[in-house]
Amino acid sequence: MNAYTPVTPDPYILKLDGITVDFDGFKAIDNFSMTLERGQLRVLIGPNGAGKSTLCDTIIGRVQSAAGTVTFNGADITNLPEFEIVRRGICRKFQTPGVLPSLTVRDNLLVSARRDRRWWKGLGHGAKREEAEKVEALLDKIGLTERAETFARDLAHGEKQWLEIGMVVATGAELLLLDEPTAGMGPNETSKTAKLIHSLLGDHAVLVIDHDMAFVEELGAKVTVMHQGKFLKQGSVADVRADPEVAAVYLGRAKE
Ligand SMILES: Nc1ncnc2c1ncn2[C@@H]1O[C@H](COP(=O)(O)OP(=O)(O)OP(=O)(O)O)[C@@H](O)[C@H]1O
Repeated sequence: MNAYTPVTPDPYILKLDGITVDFDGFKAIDNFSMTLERGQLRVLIGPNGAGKSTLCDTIIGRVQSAAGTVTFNGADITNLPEFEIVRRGICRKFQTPGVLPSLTVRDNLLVSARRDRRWWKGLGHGAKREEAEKVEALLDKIGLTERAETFARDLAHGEKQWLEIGMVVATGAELLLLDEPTAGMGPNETSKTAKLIHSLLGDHAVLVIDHDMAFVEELGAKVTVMHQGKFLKQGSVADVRADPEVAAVYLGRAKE
């Protein structure tokens, strides 16, 4: 492992090169490569078992890759411990909301904001005010200002998901990995989630995993398609929808 390399003018926040993950002889990820530009959105799709979650686990250091490299912000982070990868600025949201049920919405965001590695550097007089302002701005962004004093356990399902997206953002991570952020949501909530994700771009790069093609359409971002652990196609939603190979492996299926 090389020493940490400082930020370079590289346009890519994330580069995956030849990632291979082997579970006792089964290649869940097979020589997979892709890049993601700073501040941009990418949607990763593929049928059940394609390897999407395993790929996120590999990026964040939860699963070790047998071959290939993960480069984040110009530094090789392949197979570093998860806490170190999180410290460098990648945060992952899982399908099930991981909010703290007995804390209020505002306090959930405060807890996450205190994990912001940039914030810890300046624990001076202004820090508390800065932190509070950041949390109020986030409450507004995720549409939960009026629910700030509500216990997280009393939120509706969609609201919990938005709170967790807010918590991921509050950590100050530059790359957000969102695994099925609209799981269990209706069309209105799904649409609101797409708008929320768009509002994060520029300051954050976002990699979304999702099965729901209506949501993928609404996100309108570049799509990368995985199949059997391999890179299959990449392009606009229209490109991948029109691709016969993609249709054969994925788009012919209903939402799973
Ligand atoms: N720890 C593990 N040990 C062995 N095989 C695993 C392990 N984790 C995942 N797999 C297998 O690796 C393959 C990829 O799984 P993964 O969960 O990454 O797919 P996915 O694209 O995220 O699927 P889904 O959309 O259903 O969540 C599957 O065949 C799965 O059974």
